[in-house]
Amino acid sequence: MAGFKLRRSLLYVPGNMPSMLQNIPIFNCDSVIIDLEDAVPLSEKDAARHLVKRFLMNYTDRNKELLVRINPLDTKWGYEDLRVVLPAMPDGIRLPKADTPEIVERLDTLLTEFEEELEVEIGRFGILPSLESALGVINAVGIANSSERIFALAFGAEDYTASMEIERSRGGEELFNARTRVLWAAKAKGIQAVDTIFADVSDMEGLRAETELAKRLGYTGKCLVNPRQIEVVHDVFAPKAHEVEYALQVIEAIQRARQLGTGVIALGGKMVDAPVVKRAARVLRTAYAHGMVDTLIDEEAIHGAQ
Ligand SMILES: CC(C)(COP(=O)(O)OP(=O)(O)OC[C@H]1O[C@@H](n2cnc3c(N)ncnc32)[C@H](O)[C@@H]1OP(=O)(O)O)[C@@H](O)C(=O)NCCC(=O)NCCSC(=O)C[C@@](O)(CC(=O)O)C(=O)O
Ligand SMILES: [Mg+2]
Repeated sequence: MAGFKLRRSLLYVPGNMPSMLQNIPIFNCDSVIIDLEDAVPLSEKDAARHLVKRFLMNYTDRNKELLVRINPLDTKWGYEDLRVVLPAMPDGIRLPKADTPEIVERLDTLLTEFEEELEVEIGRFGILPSLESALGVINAVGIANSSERIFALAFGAEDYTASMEIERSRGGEELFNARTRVLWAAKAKGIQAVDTIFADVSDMEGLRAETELAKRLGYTGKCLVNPRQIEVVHDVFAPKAHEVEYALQVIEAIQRARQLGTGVIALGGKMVDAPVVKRAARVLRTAYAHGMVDTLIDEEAIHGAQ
């Protein structure tokens, strides 16, 4: 599928910590979010953005997606973050506290102005908005549609629970509706959905359970605060061998069905029809991205023939 990019693991790295920044090239995550917002104390906001710029300038062997989380544009740091960091060519901007479509539109306009000034392709810088308040969650659909630069929506549970004046539990029951609403908006727009961080870096079982839930709901990736969390998240998002095997059987079965002039067939006692084929195609697309199958199936041909 054109433009399909694995974003299972998006690791936050505080932008004011040279010792952490220098290890970015060796981390096995799909994306890094270098943070200028909440991980950076007020006294270090100015120094951090210059540190991040220097780091990005020197990081020529770009082996993963590099995003920068700026401060909100209605703070005195947000615009300055963009001005300093964009010439160092991050892949995109994570916009915190994206509460309304208008906030994202403002970022979109600024990015276009910087792209013109830097003489790079319009649309080069992507946007990953963070929906992390009651207002942001309510506006999820409008936000998803506010800029063509948006490649995914991210849910932020730490600020969300603060905005709701509630505590975040280990099981996350209180997050269910918000998590789902963000997901619906992303799916309706046809973009990826990225789940929130799991803050207890010593609780790998809790991380696994939360990631499994997010995957079951439809999220395609998760934000992380510690490199030790990467492996668990990759393991959860990797398709399982039996799922890949079944998906291959489904594609084979539907091709057989078509030769017989029908769109539905039984496989192991279960009905295989168009939605089953769609789900199988998704499993195989993900398996291909994980290197578990050699060829990418022609989804247009598979779906088009229905
Ligand atoms: C959590 C902890 C303090 C634990 O420290 P610990 O000391 O126990 O960690 P250890 O495992 O012992 O570290 C072993 C070695 O790894 C190095 N190392 C650790 N973490 C590393 C890392 N991230 N990057 C590179 N290097 C790392 C470390 O330097 C050491 O290196 P060395 O000394 O050489 O051995 C630490 O990880 C950390 O600071 N994390 C980043 C926190 C952060 O960015 N927060 C803001 C983003 S979230 C947010 O804003 C929520 C949100 O906005 C959005 C949303 O949900 O998406 C919302 O509202 O929800
Ligand atoms: Mg936050």
